[in-house]
Order: sequence, then C-alpha cells, then structure tokens
Amino acid sequence: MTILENIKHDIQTIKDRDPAATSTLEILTYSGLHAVAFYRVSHWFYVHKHKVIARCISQFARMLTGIEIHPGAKIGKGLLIDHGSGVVIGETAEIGDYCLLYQGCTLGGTGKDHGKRHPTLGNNVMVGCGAKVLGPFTVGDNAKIAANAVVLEPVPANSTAVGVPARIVKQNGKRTCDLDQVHIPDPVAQELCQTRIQIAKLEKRVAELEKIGKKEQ
Ligand SMILES: CC(C)(COP(=O)(O)OP(=O)(O)OC[C@H]1O[C@@H](n2cnc3c(N)ncnc32)[C@H](O)[C@@H]1OP(=O)(O)O)[C@@H](O)C(=O)NCCC(=O)NCCS
Ligand SMILES: CC(=O)OC[C@H](N)C(=O)O
Repeated sequence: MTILENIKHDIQTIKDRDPAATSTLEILTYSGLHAVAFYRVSHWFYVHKHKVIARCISQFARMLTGIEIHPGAKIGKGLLIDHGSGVVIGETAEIGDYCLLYQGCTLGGTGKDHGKRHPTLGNNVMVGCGAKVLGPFTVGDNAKIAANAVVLEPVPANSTAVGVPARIVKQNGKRTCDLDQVHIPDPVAQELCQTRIQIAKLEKRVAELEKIGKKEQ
C-alpha cells in the first residue's frame, strides 16, 4: 500500500469506528489522523535511512498533535488514534491492522530491555485511555486493554486486561476465574474453580432436598 492509500484507509476506519465522526471533512480535523499521516511519511524516511528527517517530521507532528509516534514503529492498516493527546508509541512497537488507541496511552519500554523494547499488538486491539503497555511482549488479536491498565505481560487473543498490574478478566467472552492469581488464565486454577462452583451448587441442592425431606416427615 502507498502512503496515500494507507491514509485513505485510516480515514475510512475513523468513519467506520468513531460514532462521533459525521463526515470526511470533520475527520480531516482529527489530531489522531494528522499524527498517523505524519507517521506514515516519517516511517518512509526512516526505512530509507534518513533518520534525522524522519525524527524532524515526528517531532513536528508531536508539537502539532500531542501524539508522539517514533518513526521506527511498525504500524498496520487503519489505525485509529481517538482524541490522541498524550499517546506515545515507542521505536520498536508494532501495531497490527485496525487497532484503536485512546488518548494518553503508551506503548513503551520498561527500561530493562535492549533491542526490541516495546510491545507488539495484533490486529483489532483496543488500548484504552491512559493505559500503559510496557515491554517487548505480544498483545493478541482482538484484545482489549482497559482504561488506565498497566500491562507488563503478554495478553492472549480475544481477552480483556484490566488493572495495575493488569490481569486477564475475560477471555473469549467468558469471565476468567477469581482463583487466577497469575495474569494469564491458568487451566489448573480454572478447573479448581469450576469444581468449587459445582460443589457449591451441589451443597445448595442437598440443603433444598433436606428441607423437603424434613417437611415430608
Ligand atoms: C475494559 C473495557 C474495554 C471493557 O471490556 P469488556 O471486555 O467489555 O469488559 P467488561 O465491561 O465486561 O468488564 C470486565 C470487568 O472489568 C472491569 N473493568 C472494566 N473496565 C475497567 C477499567 N478501566 N479499570 C478497572 N476495571 C475495569 C469491570 O468492572 C468488570 O469487572 P467485574 O468482572 O468485577 O464486574 C472498557 O471498560 C474500557 O476500559 N474501555 C476503554 C475505552 C476508553 O478508553 N474510552 C475513552 C473514550 S474517550
Ligand atoms: C470521549 C469518547 O468517549 O470518545 C470515544 C468516541 N469518540 C465516542 O464519541 O464515543
């Protein structure tokens, strides 16, 4: 895809995904669109080894929009940065297609890694406002990162990560168990939880039957 085709795609995505967007003209005023368009140009200079020009463009975009995208980041089709102020995307971050980032979120490093330092988002990932995703791990397709979460470990596809530090509260539309003390659903803990739920149901049923039995006596 050329830079222009990518930008057209970004505009279409905003139309499709932002309920507040009413027309193309209105979308052309969006800071998020400006930041992504400048990024697409700066990335071209970055990959063609004009790193200073690339940086000048990204710093200019930052002044204009309050959104800082390092020209080295790799960003797929149809990125929507909604509202945008305070968004920071690090040099080795990778973002799949049709992702949605809200204001104040960071795709950053922990300061402890070298080389690949920033996260990789799959396709259709949503990162809520104020969330920080820190480290060189993967956030799977269709994952949702809650507003203000601080994510320090991989997030599986189709799941929701919430809190500080973030834990997985939903996966494939189902709530994960409260017994889950690690951030990724543990199959043994989930099995234990299911057993506890079954026992609780059986205890309730036994109590009901005992009550009926007593009445009949
Ligand atoms: C997380 C989010 C995406 C909802 O995802 P979801 O998969 O539909 O999850 P649910 O709404 O079912 O919530 C699951 C649990 O997480 C909790 N939760 C949701 N968002 C949370 C947040 N930001 N921080 C802490 N807990 C949160 C819910 O209360 C619920 O808890 P419970 O299981 O104890 O009831 C949404 O709440 C969110 O944070 N969106 C960010 C959008 C945003 O940034 N908007 C800014 C627009 S300007
Ligand atoms: C402020 C906010 O919720 O923005 C989200 C989206 N633009 C909307 O209008 O719903």
